[in-house]
Amino acid sequence: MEAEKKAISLLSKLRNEMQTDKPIIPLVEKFADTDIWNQYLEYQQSLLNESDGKPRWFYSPWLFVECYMYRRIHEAVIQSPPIDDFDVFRESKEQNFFESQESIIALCTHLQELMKTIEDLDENQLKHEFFKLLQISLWGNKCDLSLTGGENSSQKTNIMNYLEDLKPFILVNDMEHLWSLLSNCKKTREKESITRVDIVLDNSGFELITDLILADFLLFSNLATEIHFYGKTIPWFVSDTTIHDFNWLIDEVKHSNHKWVSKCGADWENYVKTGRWVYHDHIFWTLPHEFCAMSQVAPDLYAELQKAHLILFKGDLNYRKLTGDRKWEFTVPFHQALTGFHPAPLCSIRTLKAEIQVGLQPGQGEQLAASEPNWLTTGKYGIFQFDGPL
Ligand SMILES: O=P(O)(O)OC[C@@]1(O)O[C@H](CO)[C@@H](O)[C@@H]1O
Ligand SMILES: [Mn+2]
Repeated sequence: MEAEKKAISLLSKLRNEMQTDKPIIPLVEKFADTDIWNQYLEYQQSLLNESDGKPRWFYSPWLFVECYMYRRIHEAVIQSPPIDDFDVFRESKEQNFFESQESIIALCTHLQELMKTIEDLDENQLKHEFFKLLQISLWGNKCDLSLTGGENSSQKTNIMNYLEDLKPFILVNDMEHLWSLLSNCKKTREKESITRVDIVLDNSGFELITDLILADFLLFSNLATEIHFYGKTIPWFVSDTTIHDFNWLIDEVKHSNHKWVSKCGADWENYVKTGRWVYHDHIFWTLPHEFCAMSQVAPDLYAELQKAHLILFKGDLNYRKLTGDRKWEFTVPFHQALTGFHPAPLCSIRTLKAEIQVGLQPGQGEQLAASEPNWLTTGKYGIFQFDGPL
């Protein structure tokens, strides 16, 4: 109880600092990323003129301040042993998973049926199935909890029935590039060599299920031979996946009462055990830096990503970090907005929840804005945006 009281008082202090637009203060406890955070705060300070004072909640860049808020929430917890490994968002992440059961059953059943017939599919049918699972993973990104402030955002209906209706809402659709890349790898692959797809995960719960379904398909269709996942080391943006969420979800799926769901869980556990699925942790993903800084700030992570044949970046926050969350014109090419971040061919799979979008056709953004003022932030629209040699 003493620890809870301490954490709550630290969180109240944080809330007060936010509400009254206090200066952003350095982190105090010594953790693996503390120095990097405090250096980044100094860097933000250095961008200001003398007369501007200190970086503050209402005036500093949103990407920085928002990341900082989640880091401070974590600080309140780690300063309060013995509850220092408590995940304040755990309950809502688990609830999102349990409330999506119907959709999860439908997806796992679909996957298992596909697995049985995969040998009989021709190229075109295989591509069609690949596109379906990509779109499921895209719309799975609607289900994050940060947009709803932790309120219910589960997937209650069977998403597969809506894919055709949702197609017009895909504003940039580079799925064909992903197919060419992976089907070429498959065709030209030597016997013992590998095709590695890396997935930078976003939300746990229903979205993670859609990502694992896609990852499973990539393996049994031989489009890839190895999948590497990246999650967060601390609770982040409410619903983001940590190693605990990843293991918990696979275990839940494995222990489901439903035959095909539990089969998926058993397969997934096996992929992890045999190293065909590899999960990576890195503090970089919970720093405020944009990805173009990765090769400087986290060269080891950049080198790891360079080993991939394709990297899929799930979600809105990853898109903001890919593009530096800048006020780009809508028509600026994605390649340019990446400002030098090209570890390997990559694709953002994201529903739009933040006021940034690049690589649109001339007039496309303006047209959308005229008919729907909130088009950038509701999660209604989505993209598959690819960058890499064609
Ligand atoms: O990365 P996700 O899970 O798709 O979305 C996260 C996100 O939409 O939540 C915040 C809303 O406050 C945004 O800043 C952020 O981009
Ligand atoms: Mn998220």
